[in-house]
Amino acid sequence: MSLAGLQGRVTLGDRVLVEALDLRLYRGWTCLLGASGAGKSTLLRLLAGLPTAAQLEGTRHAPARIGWMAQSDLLQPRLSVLGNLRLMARLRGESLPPARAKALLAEVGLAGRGAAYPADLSGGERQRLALARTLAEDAPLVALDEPFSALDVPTRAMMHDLAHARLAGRAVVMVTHDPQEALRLGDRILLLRAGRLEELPVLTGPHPVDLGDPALARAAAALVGQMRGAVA
Ligand SMILES: Nc1ncnc2c1ncn2[C@@H]1O[C@H](COP(=O)(O)OP(=O)(O)OP(=O)(O)O)[C@@H](O)[C@H]1O
Repeated sequence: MSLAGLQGRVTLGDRVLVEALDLRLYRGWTCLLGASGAGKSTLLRLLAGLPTAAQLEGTRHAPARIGWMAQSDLLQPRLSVLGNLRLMARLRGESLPPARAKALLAEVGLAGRGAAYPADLSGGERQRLALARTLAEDAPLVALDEPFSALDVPTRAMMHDLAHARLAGRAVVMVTHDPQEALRLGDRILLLRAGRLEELPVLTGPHPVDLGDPALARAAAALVGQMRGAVA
């Protein structure tokens, strides 16, 4: 039995966004690729049970608790870095242990920045704070919408390693435009193309795949080829 799933047809007004959808999520990383506007974020929102302009004619199942990281960082400008990190736990009437908060901030490279405000952070720092906030959640299903898009290449690789380690044992679904990222992390790679989800080959062996692995460069080149022409 899958941990979460969407089955049916997804429409947006008169347009069929995805026909005969059968998305099932299991433990591990599922990466969702596709051209801009294909409907990736919409699928993620439907899965997470969040409002969208699209309609699902079909069924959805998902755990009650879902970790969510949107394309925009959704940080609260009036709360400090630490306040933002603690917010989700606070909303549930719980508290994030200070040692855990401190460790998370250090892991995303924001040690000592707890008292700063989102406006004081760079785009990449804001994205790393949003990532830390998502990692602080103990959700069995985690949906990430382009979570590493604002990061420089070395930082992105470090955050891949961190997120992979911290989310071990969860079902993670991640939208990305980066084929190398999908191949480093993905236990499954799905390409949304012309209203259908296609399963693509992945790299076997330990994940995240080593950046120096020649198979990664070869597979990324092949994946770009498959993505070409993947128009919405
Ligand atoms: N609030 C909305 N109202 C109407 N249409 C919308 C709305 N949000 C998205 N759409 C449309 O739904 C379609 C799918 O959008 P979605 O954001 O899911 O695509 P995407 O594949 O995630 O794109 P990107 O890679 O650019 O983020 C697009 O054609 C978009 O214009």
